[in-house]
This record gives sequence, C-alpha cells and structure tokens, in this order.
Amino acid sequence: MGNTLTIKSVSKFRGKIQILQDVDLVIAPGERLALLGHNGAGKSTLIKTILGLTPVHQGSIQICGATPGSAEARRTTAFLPESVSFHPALTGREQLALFARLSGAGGDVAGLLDRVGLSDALDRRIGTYSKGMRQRLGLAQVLLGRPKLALLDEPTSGLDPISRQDLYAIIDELAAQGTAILIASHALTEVEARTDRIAILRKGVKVADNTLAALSRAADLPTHLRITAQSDQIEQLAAQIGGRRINGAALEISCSADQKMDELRRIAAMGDAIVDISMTPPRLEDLYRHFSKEDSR
Ligand SMILES: Nc1ncnc2c1ncn2[C@@H]1O[C@H](COP(=O)(O)OP(=O)(O)OP(=O)(O)O)[C@@H](O)[C@H]1O
Repeated sequence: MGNTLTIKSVSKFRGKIQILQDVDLVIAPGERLALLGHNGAGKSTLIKTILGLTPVHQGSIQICGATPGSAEARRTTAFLPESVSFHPALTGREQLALFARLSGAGGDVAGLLDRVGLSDALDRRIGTYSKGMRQRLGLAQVLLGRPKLALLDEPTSGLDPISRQDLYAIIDELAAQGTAILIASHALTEVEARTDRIAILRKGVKVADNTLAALSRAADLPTHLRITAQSDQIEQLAAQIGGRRINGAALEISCSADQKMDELRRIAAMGDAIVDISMTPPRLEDLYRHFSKEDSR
C-alpha cells in the first residue's frame, strides 16, 4: 500500500528567509510519526503547508494522491491545533453536530463525545469547558471524519496526566484503523513511548528520520551502567572497574552499544561483590539533543 502522506523536497520562504529546506517525509497508513524541533524549527509551517493553508514554494506534497487544500485532501485530513477554539455559546453536542453536518460526515455525535470522555458535559456550553475539555472536543472532531491523515499540533499541551493517556489511547485506536498520524510535540518522554518513528527538524532542515532504535544506533550515544557493590568492597571494585562514584556503594560507567555485553560480562564475573546492575540506554532526550545540535550533520 502507498504512503498516506508524501512530502518531496519541500522548500518554503517567508520573504527572503527560508523556513523549510528540501524536506522529504512520508507517513504510511497506520503509522504514528513524531515531528520534533526547537521553537521556530518549522513544524507548524510544515503542518500548514500539508493543510494547504500556506503555499509550497518548491517540491510537492500529496495526501493519498491529492494536492493540499483540494476538496479530496480536505476530506481525508483532520487537524487538531495546539489551542482549539470553538463557539463558546454552543454546547459540545451542538458544535460537533454542526461539524458533522458541515463536513457531510454524519456520525454518532453522542457516542464520539462519550469516547473522548465528555459524556457528562455534552449539553454544557463550550464557554464553560476547561482547556483539556476543549482539547477533547477537538479530538472528537478529528475522529468524526474517519480521516486518513491526522495532524496533531502539541495535542497534549495543557492536559493532565490521565487525559494525556486517554488521548494517546484514542490516537492508537485511530492508527489501528489505518489513519496516518503526525504529532508535532515538545513532550519527548510521551512521544518516545507512543510513536513509531521520529523526525527532527532543525532550522527548517530535516536532520533525523527513523525509528528510535535506528536513531540510537546512528547516534552511537553511550549506555550508562550503574553498579551497586557490597559496601565493604566498593574501594576494590572502583579500582578494578573505574567509572564515577555515585554515592557510598555505587559506580557509574558509560559504554557504547557495542561494548555493553562485554562490560556486563566483566562486571558479572566479579561475583558476590556486585549487589545490583542497572542499565540506562540513550533516551529520546539524548538523541534529540544530539541531532538538534549545529554540527549533527
Ligand atoms: N506568518 C509568518 N510570517 C513570517 N514568519 C513566520 C510566520 N510564521 C512562522 N514564521 C517563521 O517561520 C519559522 C518557523 O516557525 P514555525 O511556527 O513553523 O516553528 P515551530 O517549529 O512550529 O515552532 P514552535 O515549536 O515554537 O511552535 C520561524 O522562524 C517563524 O518566525
């Protein structure tokens, strides 16, 4: 099956300033892609070009073969902005029913509101909703059209931890139904666990695009091993193993992914002197820092 979203060599300028430079990106049906980047890296601009709200100056974008902004692309694409705004005088039910009518999508409005946890508030005016409730209503709107592509800009900003989990559960359902999902985010820990692939923009240039495991291999960042010793043996172990003393009875050493098993064998061979070993592989935060820095390419 072809990709839902295909972005080829897209460049975009604002006046003389280049905002996006030769960006290639694809998302397959059912795939969840995290789009990361510092403030001003070009994430929102890329989303706006996919939506057809701002023109592409070079290159091309296709959504299931359709051009951004065309009737077909609009029918297949859903967008959740960072701060959703609705008519404050309408109730959640009225607002969603209005969207359903406008889009011609129809659908079970009350069922969708229940799905996003708004069943208690469906007949309350949106003006009385909290930010998290408005975000949930926005998500119901995304679900309404059964989109092939969902673009979510900072979907969890301002949400409490449970609401975040609920939101990702709904995103997972969407993906399981075949929707291609792009999540622009600064919440690295969340997207680390809940997406399939990571793309990083730096000053409008895509500097990374792969699975977490592949990015880890490419960056070759160290894994940290923390070794806890019997308290009366720490001095002797420190002399043998080296590394950094953490507190009275622990040492920390760093090694590359290739060296990790050799190090573990070396430490395990020290027998009863070792009480515990814990291992911390590079996290998305480390990879993000690595790929976002100026000399990463
Ligand atoms: N309407 C506009 N006119 C001029 N420049 C703009 C406009 N919108 C965005 N820019 C510029 O384009 C660049 C990319 O901005 P964009 O909003 O796409 O970044 P972002 O990665 O979404 O940032 P953030 O994480 O802060 O939301 C920035 O330098 C920004 O100043």
